[in-house]
Amino acid sequence: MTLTISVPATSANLGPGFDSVGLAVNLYLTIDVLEAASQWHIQHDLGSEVPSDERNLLLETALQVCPDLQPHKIKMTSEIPLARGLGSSSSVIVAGIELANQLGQLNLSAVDKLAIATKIEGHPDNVAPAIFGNLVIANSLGDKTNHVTAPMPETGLLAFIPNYELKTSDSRKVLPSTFTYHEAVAASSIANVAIAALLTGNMALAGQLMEEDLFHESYRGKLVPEVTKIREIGHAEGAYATYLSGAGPTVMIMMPIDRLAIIKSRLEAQEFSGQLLELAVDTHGIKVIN
Ligand SMILES: Nc1ncnc2c1ncn2[C@@H]1O[C@H](COP(=O)(O)OP(=O)(O)O)[C@@H](O)[C@H]1O
Ligand SMILES: N[C@@H](CCOP(=O)(O)O)C(=O)O
Repeated sequence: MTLTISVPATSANLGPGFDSVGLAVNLYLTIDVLEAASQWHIQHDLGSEVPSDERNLLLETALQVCPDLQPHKIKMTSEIPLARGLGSSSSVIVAGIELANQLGQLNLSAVDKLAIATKIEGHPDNVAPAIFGNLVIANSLGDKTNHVTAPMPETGLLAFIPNYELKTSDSRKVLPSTFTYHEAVAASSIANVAIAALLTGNMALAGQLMEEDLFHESYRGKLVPEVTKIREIGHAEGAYATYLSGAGPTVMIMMPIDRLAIIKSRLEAQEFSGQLLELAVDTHGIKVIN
């Protein structure tokens, strides 16, 4: 039997869409399911901190969904950097649900997978685009998860991926636990217009509002000092928006395609420690090849 599961990386929040908006991008986690075995074993080169047995998040998830799965040998390869704000944990959770779905013949629908993945991850903004591809707006309250998928308007995408990790759990600790009614109304009004602009292809307005987020970026800015200079370059060179991808530390820049080269060369001239990657929107989401 050969079974391959591929899941894209995701860039969540897009500014004010905190915990509810995400975009699938073309970096992939790939799981090759090899022969059945007496014990689970994952062959990977993600470092010694990533377990190769049932403690790996892939298998933790799969066995949570379907505890009686026959163990297999698995090869895991990933282009998604860990703990960088590109949804590596969501991609592996979605892959684990699909692994259980395929090996356990569960016949889960995409909506079932979204509900399970959201429950495990705690918020739907990364898992939804990892499943569906494209831009996804989703919410989850109690047991009910809603989502809307949409094509992303044409945009260049440049990711600055710092050399340091920032765990999502740590980056959430700096967020406030309460907002006043007035603050909540202001923050959600910005998000509402940002999403309306994205859905109507108005990237100039969407970009402006993405940078006016009140939910998380100002609290997290100190964790990712590069964001200020990158945004300044974006403004000078005609970018639509610079935002913290997910919980950071990746900084995503969206720009008209013809501004990409100049923005890239100006960022390359900075003495930042990290990687600059040109990305594209993934329009497929999870893929299974049998
Ligand atoms: N392929 C993988 N296999 C096992 N665990 C993974 C994998 N990818 C990510 N993880 C787990 O998820 C953690 C990163 O999740 P998180 O802090 O949410 O960052 P992000 O999702 O932004 O990359 C890693 O430290 C690791 O524990
Ligand atoms: N809405 C979440 C998104 C976390 O995304 P990740 O890619 O950093 O895991 C948050 O901002 O905490």
